[in-house]
Amino acid sequence: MIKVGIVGGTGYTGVELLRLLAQHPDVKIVAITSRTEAGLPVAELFPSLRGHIDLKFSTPNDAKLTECDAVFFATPHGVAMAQAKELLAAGVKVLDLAADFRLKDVKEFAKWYGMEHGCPEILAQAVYGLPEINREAIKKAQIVGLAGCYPTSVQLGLAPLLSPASTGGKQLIDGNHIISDSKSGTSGAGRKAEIGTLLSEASDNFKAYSVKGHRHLPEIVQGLKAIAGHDQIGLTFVPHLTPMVRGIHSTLYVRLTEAGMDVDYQKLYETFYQDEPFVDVMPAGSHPETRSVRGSNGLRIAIHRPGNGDTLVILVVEDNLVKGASGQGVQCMNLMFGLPETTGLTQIALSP
Ligand SMILES: NC(=O)C1=CN([C@@H]2O[C@H](COP(=O)(O)OP(=O)(O)OC[C@H]3O[C@@H](n4cnc5c(N)ncnc54)[C@H](OP(=O)(O)O)[C@@H]3O)[C@@H](O)[C@H]2O)C=CC1
Ligand SMILES: CC(=O)N[C@@H](CCC(=O)OP(=O)(O)O)C(=O)O
Repeated sequence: MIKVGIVGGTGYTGVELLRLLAQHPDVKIVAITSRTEAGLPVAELFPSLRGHIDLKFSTPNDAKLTECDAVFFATPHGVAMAQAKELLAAGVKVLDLAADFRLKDVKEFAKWYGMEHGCPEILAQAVYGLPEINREAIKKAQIVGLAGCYPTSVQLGLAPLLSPASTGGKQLIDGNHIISDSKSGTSGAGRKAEIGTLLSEASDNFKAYSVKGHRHLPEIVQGLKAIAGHDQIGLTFVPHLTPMVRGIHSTLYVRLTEAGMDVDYQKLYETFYQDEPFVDVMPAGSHPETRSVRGSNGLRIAIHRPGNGDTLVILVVEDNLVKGASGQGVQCMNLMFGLPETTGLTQIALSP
């Protein structure tokens, strides 16, 4: 059994990790931390876990994390980077759900996250946690910076159009003018109290935010450049807050080049994702719904080409807490421990 510790067990991604890992056949959860709820039985805070988890929360100091085989950080940015060195030295595999190990450029990290990077040498060995793009590197990694929620939907939505393995090296789209119009449910903002996610603020309401620049922009651009193998990527990314709890819906707009006008995009996407257990390319003309992935690690994609013109519209849905966070974490953990990638992740979505 893999002994797992979770730092930040009281947040939304933390409790989602508990839900998934409690049913994982090869995992024993041995430590769950909370600074605010230390001593409290986990199932008292989360009755959904009664009968499944009989541990109590412990403080991050009391938790014997160096005795774990794997530790997940479901914490705000900056927490994992302060503890990663000690854990790695003890032979523990580290999976960070925050952004400490996503951006490879420490100056970019400081600019977008407002703090200096605490361990650039560990950042250099960290692998980006997006299995459909980076599977072989994740298998060998000791530390993984899991892809962000919006970045997962945008990168997987665009990868077949940019990856040379898919395009045969042709520039099918104008990479300098990509638009991502993305919407998230309120759980994306976490469980902490914030005015913007109060019921009376977020329900019966809809708005864009961070149009000037969201911290996922540099992460997505870094990822798209790596997928494309060149730097000619320009992205307009506009996130929105929707009055739902779970789910991300990204509508991606790309302009086709001359070389891209005669391609069968449905076939291109189906071929690219044919062996991927968690990516569903829906029949042409589909309109994927967020609830079709709610509670599951699946990501669904549909491709549209209105009027058979030069604009391709790609629709992507995922559950931000599963494929956008904790499910992706379990998927990466499976790879890091040589398990079948789908272990513990075969839940069907809750619909309705
Ligand atoms: N929500 C989402 O959809 C997604 C979130 N993420 C990322 O995952 C991380 C967790 O997100 P989420 O679960 O939503 O956040 P929450 O705000 O819901 O939870 C944060 C957790 O971290 C703990 N925590 C806070 N500060 C510290 C600290 N200094 N040391 C140790 N523990 C701490 C809190 O527990 P306590 O205060 O009791 O110690 C709490 O359990 C964030 O970095 C987020 O950006 C990534 C993808 C998607
Ligand atoms: C709705 C909402 O507020 N979503 C969050 C993004 C989700 C998140 O937690 O960000 P990381 O993936 O970088 O960890 C936001 O826009 O800040």
